[in-house]
Amino acid sequence: MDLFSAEKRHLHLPNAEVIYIPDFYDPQKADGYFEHLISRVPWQQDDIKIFGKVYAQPRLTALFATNEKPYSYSNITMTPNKLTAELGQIKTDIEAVCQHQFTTVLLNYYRTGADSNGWHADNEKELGENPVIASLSFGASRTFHFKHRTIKEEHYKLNLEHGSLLIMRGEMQHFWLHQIPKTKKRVEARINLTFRTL
Ligand SMILES: O=C(O)CCC(=O)C(=O)O
Ligand SMILES: [Fe+2]
Repeated sequence: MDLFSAEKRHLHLPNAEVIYIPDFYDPQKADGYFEHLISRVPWQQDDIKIFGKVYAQPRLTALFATNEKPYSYSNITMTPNKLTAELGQIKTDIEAVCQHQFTTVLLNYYRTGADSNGWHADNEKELGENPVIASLSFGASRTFHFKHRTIKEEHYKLNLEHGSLLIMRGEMQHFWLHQIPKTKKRVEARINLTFRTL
């Protein structure tokens, strides 16, 4: 059976609701946001600590929010910038589709195929019990991997395209892990925005 339902948007998965909308923004609109974000966001590269060793995070990040609440993950605490007009417009567009209000957006900038985001769940306490996470992609396509923590046959790949929106909700962050692996293929820059509620 097809992983997607008839409308090719809802994925049928145990313990998760995943929705993929490939054409959330048309290519021209997505190009405009991509260029704007690349040049205007104050990108930073933080150090992360894994088993006591310190590494430079393999991508650049930034945080924006409608409130002052910091966001902490992997021993990093990020203080939000004030939401810009452009990010506010994107947030409004996404809220209309998700029927959910977001406060915070974490941005990831994958400069080349060597940049990545390791296996994790977005399960920080401050996100609440079953968080709605809306993930918008601009620029080069990268492969999103997700796997169930205990049902070994349940593992999938999804190509996240320019202007696409991926929505994760329900119990997903309890039962599943996700990652953006490194790739040896030549890939151009990609920006990802994950909207969250803190
Ligand atoms: O870049 C992506 O598509 C995923 C980002 C992600 O999982 C995160 O920021 O928590
Ligand atoms: Fe994530």
